[in-house]
Amino acid sequence: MIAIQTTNLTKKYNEKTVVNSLNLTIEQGELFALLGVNGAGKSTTIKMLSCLTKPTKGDGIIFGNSIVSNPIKVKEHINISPQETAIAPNLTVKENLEFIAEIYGSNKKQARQKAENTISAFDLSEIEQTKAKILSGGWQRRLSIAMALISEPRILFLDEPTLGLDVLARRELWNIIKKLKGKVTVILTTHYLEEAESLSDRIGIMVKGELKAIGTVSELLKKTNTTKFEDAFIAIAENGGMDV
Ligand SMILES: Nc1ncnc2c1ncn2[C@@H]1O[C@H](COP(=O)(O)OP(=O)(O)OP(=O)(O)O)[C@@H](O)[C@H]1O
Repeated sequence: MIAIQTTNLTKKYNEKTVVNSLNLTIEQGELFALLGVNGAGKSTTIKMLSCLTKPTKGDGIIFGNSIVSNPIKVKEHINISPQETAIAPNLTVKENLEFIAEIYGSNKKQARQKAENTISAFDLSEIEQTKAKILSGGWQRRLSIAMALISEPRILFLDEPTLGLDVLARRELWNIIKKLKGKVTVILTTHYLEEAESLSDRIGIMVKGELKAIGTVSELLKKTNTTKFEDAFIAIAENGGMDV
């Protein structure tokens, strides 16, 4: 089943085209990484697909619903853990989870139950009574992903989930993301190539707003005649004229 299909998805800011005619199909349960250098258009793509900004042209269909004409329906299927975390700093971890569950329609009792289930699934028990503002970056990001999953989305957007985290915190988050594979469709952006390599089923590489290459790691290596993914990425990012 197709989770996401975009047709000529385009975003212009003033006269500048920052995402140019993106045509992309992502299957349900797939973990898809969107890569590209700074300013390539990854975050803008995610913002359009998660209905935070409207496309200038084209469309994206999410489980049969258009992001242009039916964003309310689309939002029932998706959630996002953004670059800037959406955590309430003065609430504890548990309170943050309960708060989000209530926003998504749970009553107090259901919210408490959902928070407890999430705390156990994400190994958050040692920090459940800690105020979010004093959590380390790794714990904050873990909480942010847990909060995004409380609405049980079919698609989760993760915008640079391990930015600025140390190696151990990153690996812990990778394990959490790996557990989602096959269950939730995950669209991930990252600058850490080894992260994309380790986690994703397929990778798309954007260059100046265009999707220049797409495939599994081995397909991209083959396409660029390289043996290391970093070399494949550089070949595609520098040689913007490669065909998809
Ligand atoms: N609200 C906005 N108004 C004007 N220009 C914008 C806006 N948001 C993004 N841009 C521009 O669009 C281009 C693509 O930005 P975007 O954030 O999508 O790239 P990115 O690939 O996510 O980059 P990064 O890796 O740095 O996060 C950039 O040139 C950026 O300056």
